[in-house]
Amino acid sequence: MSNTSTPPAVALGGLRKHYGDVAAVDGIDLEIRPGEVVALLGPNGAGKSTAIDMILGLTTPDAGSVAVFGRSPAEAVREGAIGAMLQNGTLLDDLTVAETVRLVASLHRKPIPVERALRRAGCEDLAARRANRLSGGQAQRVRFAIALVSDPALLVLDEPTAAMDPATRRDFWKAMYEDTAGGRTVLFATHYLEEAEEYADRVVLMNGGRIAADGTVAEVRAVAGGRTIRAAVPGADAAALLALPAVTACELRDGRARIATADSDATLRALLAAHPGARDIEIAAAGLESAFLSLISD
Ligand SMILES: Nc1ncnc2c1ncn2[C@@H]1O[C@H](COP(=O)(O)OP(=O)(O)OP(=O)(O)O)[C@@H](O)[C@H]1O
Repeated sequence: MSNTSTPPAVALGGLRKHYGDVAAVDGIDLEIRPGEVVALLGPNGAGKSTAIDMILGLTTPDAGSVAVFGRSPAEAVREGAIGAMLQNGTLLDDLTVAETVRLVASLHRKPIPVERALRRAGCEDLAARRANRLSGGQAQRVRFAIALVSDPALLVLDEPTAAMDPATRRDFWKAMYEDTAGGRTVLFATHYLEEAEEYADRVVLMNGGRIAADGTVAEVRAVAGGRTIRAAVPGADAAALLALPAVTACELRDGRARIATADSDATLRALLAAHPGARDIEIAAAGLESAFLSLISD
């Protein structure tokens, strides 16, 4: 539970990072409260990894601020407050899994026992295996053990399940779920809306270096599972359309309405009752991106 004396787990203010003329992160503000599990969604190149790298202190912002539990990323990392699992985190080929996790543990002040980290990450059976003998999914689980061993208050995971088959992915999330029941804060990037829906309290969508939408899973599910109704609605006004049942967003241009709805049947009945003159009606399943975009246009 957060109160005014507890700093946010993550606070980003006006954060920017440009690479040449690419605005990788183009001014984002985000506050994550302690204990929240937040999914960072977005298409390739949206800026998720760049934002994560700045939270971890691996990349210096061009502008803006980053605080992790009220401290700089470097301080938070030094204190073991952040555990990270990156897309291509290198594992040392010559060390076994247990040796690798032990090495990382030795760098931290208050590590949990190596065996416990391995167990929580579901890779006890890999303890004696050398890193160069691991499959992609196994290597990800070892990276998870490494992220857990400092017992961090914040876990940051960049596409943790990218190399995992569906069964491994399920096991991974089960382990995560059990682990975060203790109140750990988690920020994870993913391309899978299902993962976000199932495991996150909150979903943040990035697009083109900006936050395009930020909402609870329920809000996102309502919109992402919804439809778009397009119709010519003579004499309509946007506020009245927005007030129709199940409508989540509405745009009105030249008498043509684009209405995002969580229940197109209910919306359409009410629309026709209120506007018998509505015509040229089209109903389409809202794609994820348009669903998210309609969420913020609200
Ligand atoms: N080191 C770099 N040098 C130049 N451009 C970069 C660098 N890192 C990222 N970019 C560019 O910044 C933009 C954002 O990239 P980023 O990796 O943050 O996106 P992402 O949302 O994590 O994508 P993905 O889902 O593919 O991992 C992209 O256009 C990328 O090409």
